[in-house]
Amino acid sequence: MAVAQISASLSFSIRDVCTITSAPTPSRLSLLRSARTGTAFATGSPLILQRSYHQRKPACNAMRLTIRCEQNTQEGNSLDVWLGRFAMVGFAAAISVEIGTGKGLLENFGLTSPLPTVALAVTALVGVLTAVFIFQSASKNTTVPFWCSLETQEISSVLFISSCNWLLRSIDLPSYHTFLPSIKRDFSSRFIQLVSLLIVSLFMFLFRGMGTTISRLAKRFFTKNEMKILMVGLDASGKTTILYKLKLGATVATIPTIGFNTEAVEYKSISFTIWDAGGRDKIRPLWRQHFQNAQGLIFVVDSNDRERVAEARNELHRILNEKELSNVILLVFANKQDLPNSMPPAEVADQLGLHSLKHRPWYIQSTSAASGEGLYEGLEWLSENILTRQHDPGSCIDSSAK
Ligand SMILES: Nc1nc2c(ncn2[C@@H]2O[C@H](COP(=O)(O)OP(=O)(O)OP(=O)(O)O)[C@@H](O)[C@H]2O)c(=O)[nH]1
Ligand SMILES: [Mg+2]
Repeated sequence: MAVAQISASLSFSIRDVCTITSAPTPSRLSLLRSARTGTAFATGSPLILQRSYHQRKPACNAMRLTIRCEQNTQEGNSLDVWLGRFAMVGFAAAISVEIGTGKGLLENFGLTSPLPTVALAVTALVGVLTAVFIFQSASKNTTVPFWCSLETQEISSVLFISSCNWLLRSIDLPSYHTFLPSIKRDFSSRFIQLVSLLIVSLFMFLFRGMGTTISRLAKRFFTKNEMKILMVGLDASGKTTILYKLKLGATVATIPTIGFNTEAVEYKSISFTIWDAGGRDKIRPLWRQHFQNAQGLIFVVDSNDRERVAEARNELHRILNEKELSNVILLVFANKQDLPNSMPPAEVADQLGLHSLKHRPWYIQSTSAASGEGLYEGLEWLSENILTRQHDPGSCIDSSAK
């Protein structure tokens, strides 16, 4: 049934293709954040199998700012760095005043004798907020809500120290003075300030460091990373078979693709939006319609087709020279390995001139779309390396022939 539907959905007209390709390109963010299922054929075609489209609210509508959690000396002129510096100075000044006067900030504003329960509630609230601010903003180079900025962390830390003092004074713990009988009351309050300052500093250091790690782990395990992958190659190399093997786990009967198919393929915590573009020579110029925002390129080669491997090489190098693909990583599927006369992946790598690629992470994976062998290994490599690059854009990974 699925086979029949897909075959049917693949047979649409050139007019339909033109309708798709001339459609306005969604913005970078909305594209990346969108999840599509179904085959994206022209609207109105009676041959559409299924199309569901979910797009989150564009980022420009959301109330979010990009905040750096560490001071960045390289961009010393930007406003937020200066605000951060002022906040740092304010933080140091507030602490100095606290220690110098022996009074908490709140006390300096005349709030001297609160009810113990009020002081406790305020301290607890400020403490929790401080922890949330520090923790939330821990992720470097990540978009965080504006209320988690470095400035709010520092201000809330000062308030936390102050309210700790306020609380201790308002409670006036007898045990506290019994515990430190030799320390004068005045000195002991400074002692408390120093200790609470130390605790908050430690907390900030620990959690701002740990938060980065934890938020990355959380992102990896609990959030779906979305990646746009473009899959191209000569006609009949097996792209559509690969796409639906990944999507449905089944081998489907295909016909030559005129235009493209796109499917969201879930693997681990990643949603790959794979664009399978038809490989016939007349429609290869349409590949460039899908270059934008691609994070990875899968180039599929029919390892059994020795006669056309030179053509495949030319096509590969041609698109790798495209400016829009200058940063994408390259995964080559040496497909149809189940056929007895197929070239081994190392030979395919040589024939394609992969070793001559400079500054381009690449990997060749032997696959058989017919059996599904090697396909997920390829996705694994893509995901690992795209994630690595996202976290460390300057990183270069080993390229190899398998
Ligand atoms: N034996 C074998 N046949 C395969 C394999 N992958 C694909 N094929 C066959 O190769 C033929 C072409 O497969 P498609 O998936 O349509 O190729 P394509 O790259 O999408 O071709 P275009 O859409 O024209 O670009 C089909 O008959 C597939 O069954 C494979 O791993 N092994
Ligand atoms: Mg196809």
